Amino acid sequence: MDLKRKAGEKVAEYVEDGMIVGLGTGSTAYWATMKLGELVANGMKIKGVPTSKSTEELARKLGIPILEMSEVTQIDIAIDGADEATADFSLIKGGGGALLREKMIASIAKQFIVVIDPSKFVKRLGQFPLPVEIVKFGWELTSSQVSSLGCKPVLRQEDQVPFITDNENYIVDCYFDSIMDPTSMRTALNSIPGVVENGLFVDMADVIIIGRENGPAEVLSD
Ligand SMILES: O=C(CO)[C@H](O)[C@H](O)COP(=O)(O)O
Repeated sequence: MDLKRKAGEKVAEYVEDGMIVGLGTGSTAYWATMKLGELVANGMKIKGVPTSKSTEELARKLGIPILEMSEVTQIDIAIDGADEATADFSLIKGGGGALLREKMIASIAKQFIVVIDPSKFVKRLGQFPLPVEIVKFGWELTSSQVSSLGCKPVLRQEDQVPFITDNENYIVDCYFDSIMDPTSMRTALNSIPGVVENGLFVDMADVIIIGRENGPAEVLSD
């Protein structure tokens, strides 16, 4: 079985009747949403809060009842993928461009569960370019201020035009050699005017599920 699928489907075991569930974005979280759709079709009563327009579309197709962000103050379980994760549960997210909504939803979750394949589990963050969401206004200046933190930011493009997030912002993908101190970097990035949010998720994940080649998915708990 595909290892993203193995991790994504495993997480459904944590979801119980009556829960409000944060529905993640990306090709691993996809499998979690698909499995939840199956459970809903079999009678489970949950409500989903999607982290992106694409996930909302998928959830609606699957018949998962949707709650708007404005309708919730707490989420029982947020499920999402990651681009990198370390043994101390720090993450880089935002490869799919949904990092702002993902972080908002994870921040109000009683439990945040991350689903990855083994290639994402790394010793140190920063091989994957760190996505940083910035406002369009004066983006060149914001990007240059971001670069002063020791990276090379590249404006994300899609079909040869700048990629636009669900929140109508840009993303710069920031190439670091490595990120030695994710906590300070997270704070430094967010203190730049024009930065909306960055893809460093520190002290947020409670469980990491890794789809392993041989045997069942591995579950790490913080
Ligand atoms: O943060 C994300 C989207 O913004 C995704 O969770 C991350 O990019 C991982 O995606 P995938 O499971 O497709 O590898």
